[in-house]
Amino acid sequence: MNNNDSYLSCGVNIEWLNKQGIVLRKVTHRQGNLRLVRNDSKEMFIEVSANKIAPEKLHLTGISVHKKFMNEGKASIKFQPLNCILYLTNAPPGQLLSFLRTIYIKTTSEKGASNNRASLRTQLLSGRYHQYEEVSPVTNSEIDKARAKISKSTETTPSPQASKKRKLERDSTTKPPAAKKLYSSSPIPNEPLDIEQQEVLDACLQGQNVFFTGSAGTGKSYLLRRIIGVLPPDVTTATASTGVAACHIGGITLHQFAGIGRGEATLEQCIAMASKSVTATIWRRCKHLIIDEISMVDGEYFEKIESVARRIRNNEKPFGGIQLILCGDFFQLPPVTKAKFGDTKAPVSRFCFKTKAWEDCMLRTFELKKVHRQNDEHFISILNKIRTGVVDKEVTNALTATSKQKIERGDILATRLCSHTKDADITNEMKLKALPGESQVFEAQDSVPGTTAQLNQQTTFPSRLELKVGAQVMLLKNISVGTGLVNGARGVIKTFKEGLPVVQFRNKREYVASHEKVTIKTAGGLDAGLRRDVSREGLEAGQAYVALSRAQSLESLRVLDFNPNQVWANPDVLKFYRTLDFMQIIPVGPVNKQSASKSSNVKKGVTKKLYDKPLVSIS
Ligand SMILES: Nc1ncnc2c1ncn2[C@@H]1O[C@H](COP(=O)(O)OP(=O)(O)OP(=O)(O)O)[C@@H](O)[C@H]1O
Ligand SMILES: [Mg+2]
Repeated sequence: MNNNDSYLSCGVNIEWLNKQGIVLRKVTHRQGNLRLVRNDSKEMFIEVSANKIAPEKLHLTGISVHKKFMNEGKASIKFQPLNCILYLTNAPPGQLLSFLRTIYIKTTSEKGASNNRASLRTQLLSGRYHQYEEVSPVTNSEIDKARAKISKSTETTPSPQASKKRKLERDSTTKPPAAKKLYSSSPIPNEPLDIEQQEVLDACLQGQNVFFTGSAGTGKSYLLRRIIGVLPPDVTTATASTGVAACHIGGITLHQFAGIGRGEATLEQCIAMASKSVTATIWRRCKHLIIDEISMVDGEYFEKIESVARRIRNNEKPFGGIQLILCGDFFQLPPVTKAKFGDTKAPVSRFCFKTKAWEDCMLRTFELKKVHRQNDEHFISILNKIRTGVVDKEVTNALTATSKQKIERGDILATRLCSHTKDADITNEMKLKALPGESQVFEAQDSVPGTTAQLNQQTTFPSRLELKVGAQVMLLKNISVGTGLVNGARGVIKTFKEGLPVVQFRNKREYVASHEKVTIKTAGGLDAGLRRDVSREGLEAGQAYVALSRAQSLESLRVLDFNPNQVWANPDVLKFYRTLDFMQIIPVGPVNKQSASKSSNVKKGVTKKLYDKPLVSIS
């Protein structure tokens, strides 16, 4: 943590109240600067300054912090002794989190340490009582002290109800108390960025139009969440081409944002649709547009929204002057284009890098090279070859050799990756039926009637879940990163306790899965399968790569009936990446020639193969 954690720039409102709660005085700054400072007596203050106004210092004692909407850049701090409330708005969520965490750690670790304070005599003698200096960066020992205080304070169990609740929490390793939110369950990652990631972040902060790519697991989505965390929320829109990807970065789908449906209408009609007041306001307000999984955005749609942006914003710059931050890997999944009613031919989709709009945006392009998902260099090199459609002896041998591997551990079976959601559903249903015992059904309760279909589409959490003892399940939410209860962790249901499933995970931990509140932005729950949403037309280029790159090592992977034709890269994508000078690794000329030249034949064969047999299992 560095000293920037003591600064914050955002919208500021301060209200001083009387005892009856009536506002006596109020100041509002659209853009205020906050700084954490100490006086000579080591007392800590928030110093609020804004243009042409004398700084205001608020003593950080007797405070309560309201941080429920921290991820939307909002929080408030109540100063009990001053009878005043400080409202923070439009703060970059990552910086707000760091700022509040610094306050929390500093105030918690110091509570009761009154011997820090200089005596009144020393204060008077020093003659520097009114000098303030910035607080020092948080130290590890302060973090430890604050942590120790949290656990101590949560161990006291005053009422029988509270003690029952705590027991359940201990048994189930459920949510940490609210204070811990500042440490662990933030959707904004806090690990240091690698050099390449940092370079991208800097370019984004300089306001450049950016496209960053990289193979699977290089931390693209991770970096995107960091970027979102440093941009002002009210003028930043985080989107992704699919609902699930949007959910992972806490955003919405590009379609929801753009307000032109599937973009199939004429440009004039699309402009008319986007001119409706709510959509037009959103378009006009946006200054930074983020799109994850850009490879799945259809080129024609991309061009439409670019034109719509210019017209609605009345600005002829590309995208009407909005800063674009695009991220994705075109070697992974291509655009999904649904056939129109009455079409006899397969729908044609175009990658958005082939459009004029893409060219006009003059995107500064970066490639992330450091793979964070896997450590094994041999496996990484095999994956990189597969990504570009290269299937040489090394690849074939390595993948074929995995077919006899035993990757199951204990009761937890390997996850079979299916090319289509429907196949995953069928497999899950069959496996569940084969288990003895009664099923337990869990139905989701949707707060807004009529949104079930949308919630189903946009989250990985099903509205109805049928489970049995012995069912294989997957955690779809980070519960506790430290104990391995993370999104993607797999387990098996051991029993049902008070109607709730008790799941044993690979690390042998048992966890009672209780009800989770899921909003479209932050989701949670359990599922028994792996979903992937591509058209049923056949296997797409890159799909084998996507499946294989989910595995963490060759040892945790089993590929049955490996067929080199299942691996192919789209020739347009190869051509595009060759024009980006960082991709010298791509050989000149079509790779996996057979696939590229006879793609239609190969596609049929591959499709059949995958319906017959699972391609990949991972543990
Ligand atoms: N700088 C980093 N430090 C530590 N872990 C990181 C870092 N960057 C990424 N990771 C971790 O690496 C893993 C892969 O990251 P992420 O899912 O963002 O990759 P991706 O490039 O989006 O992959 P894909 O192309 O499959 O979507 C995640 O578990 C993430 O937490
Ligand atoms: Mg990603």
